[in-house]
Amino acid sequence: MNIGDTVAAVATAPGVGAVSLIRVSGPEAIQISAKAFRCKSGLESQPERYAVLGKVLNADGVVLDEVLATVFKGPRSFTGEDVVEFACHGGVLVTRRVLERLLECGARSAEPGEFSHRAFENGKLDLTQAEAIMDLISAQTDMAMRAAHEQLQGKLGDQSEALRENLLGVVAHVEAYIDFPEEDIDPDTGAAMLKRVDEVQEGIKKMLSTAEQGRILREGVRTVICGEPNVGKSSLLNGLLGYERAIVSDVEGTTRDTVEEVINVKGIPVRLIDTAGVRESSDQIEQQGIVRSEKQIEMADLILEVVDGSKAGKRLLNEEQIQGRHHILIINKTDLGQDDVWAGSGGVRISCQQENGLDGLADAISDELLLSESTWGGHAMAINARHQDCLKKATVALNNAREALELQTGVEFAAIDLREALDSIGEIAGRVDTEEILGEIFGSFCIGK
Ligand SMILES: Nc1nc2c(c(=O)[nH]1)N(C=O)[C@@H](CNc1ccc(C(=O)N[C@@H](CCC(=O)O)C(=O)O)cc1)CN2
Ligand SMILES: Nc1nc2c(ncn2[C@@H]2O[C@H](COP(=O)(O)OP(=O)(O)OP(=O)(O)O)[C@@H](O)[C@H]2O)c(=O)[nH]1
Ligand SMILES: [Mg+2]
Repeated sequence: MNIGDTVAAVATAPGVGAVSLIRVSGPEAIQISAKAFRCKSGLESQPERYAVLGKVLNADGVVLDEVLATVFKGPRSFTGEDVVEFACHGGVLVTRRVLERLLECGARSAEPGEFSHRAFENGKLDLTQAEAIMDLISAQTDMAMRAAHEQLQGKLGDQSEALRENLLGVVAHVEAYIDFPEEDIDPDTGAAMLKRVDEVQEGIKKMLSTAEQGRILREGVRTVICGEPNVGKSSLLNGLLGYERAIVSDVEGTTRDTVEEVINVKGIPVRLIDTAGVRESSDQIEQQGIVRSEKQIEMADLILEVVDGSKAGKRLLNEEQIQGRHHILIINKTDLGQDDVWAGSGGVRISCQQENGLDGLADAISDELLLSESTWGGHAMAINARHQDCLKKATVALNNAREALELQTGVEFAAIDLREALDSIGEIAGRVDTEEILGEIFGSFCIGK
């Protein structure tokens, strides 16, 4: 990324829509845009942040589209640079021609995530906020959206900065001691420093405790629907989704490959995975499907084990296999009135055919996972895997620092460890510049973001 360039890209999703948005950002944004755009008094003299109607013309003066243009003068813009936005008609070809014209006038195509990357470089967003934009775009439930929004407001960045500042005080003391070694650390100061390290570790622990919640909000609860063939697994998937997603038939072994869809259970995204019925099979393709089912059962956060309520059958999974796992037994086909054979086995009774008991199942899922708006709503902050990694590194460094401080012998070592912890915490908001991290985060964005 060369920040001296002026870049342009389509910001809206590819495809046909009423309007497409094209953004131009960089030092030449206004001049380049003015070459392609005609309106009554010229783009340069437009008041900032007001839309103006005009036309985008090609090099021969032929009109490509009638558009609304808006100028944002840096630093008051999303990227902090001069930005011009064009809202053109939302046709695929129209959009492409307008973008091409802007490139012809001197803009360069933006790399994926480059607008957000520029906003970061210009101090408009910290890294947690840039990540929050991605979370917001991919959020599938209101709760995931709320967590992303809190992060976009800077809550996580502020918290990690507060921890860093607290630690900086300790580092300053320790380094002062190293500079003036003839003066012993006064025992009170020593105790105060340890107390501060404790506070920081406590803060880190609190943030780390939101990691599981963060993973679930971002990726959903991995929920495998498993059981013997024909018990109604695919019917259950369809029933929970509310439409016919997977093929249902009375032929055993209908589902071969796994089928995944996300539903919303009380604000929590639940990633349902329908699998092939598990049985002895000589069919090679079915066997491959069964291997996949078994893998999915191993990886799942939650197992929904379905049995046919009309048949006294055995369960697919034994006690050992569900030991320590989130697991719900589902007795299906209760409409056939023969589920007495499953009396005393517990579980949730449903009929996919009659669409009975599905609400009760949703309750059972949220009870099993202790997920409810009331337990989650209060602290919508939820860290991601990268933040978790930084905080774990900081914890290790702080444990080492604490040991060195307690012994009073290795104050120099304590200083090194404290610096390391400081850097790890700083990585969260992007205070420590590492190109590698930036590349990884912004590279996963879409073009135009
Ligand atoms: N048309 C349009 N809509 C959009 C965006 C955009 O870039 N363009 N956004 C892109 O993601 C989001 C909005 N995010 C934005 C964030 C900051 C600024 C901005 O101009 N900030 C200035 C001024 C702040 C103010 O007026 O209070 C600044 O930070 O200095 C603009 C959009 C969603 N909607
Ligand atoms: N009576 C009754 N039949 C059901 C119910 N749920 C599913 N069925 C029927 O049971 C048969 C098997 O349903 P599927 O959903 O395809 O079963 P499956 O477990 O996905 O089967 P495989 O993919 O082959 O492992 C179909 O004929 C369904 O119509 C139910 O609640 N009551
Ligand atoms: Mg099936």
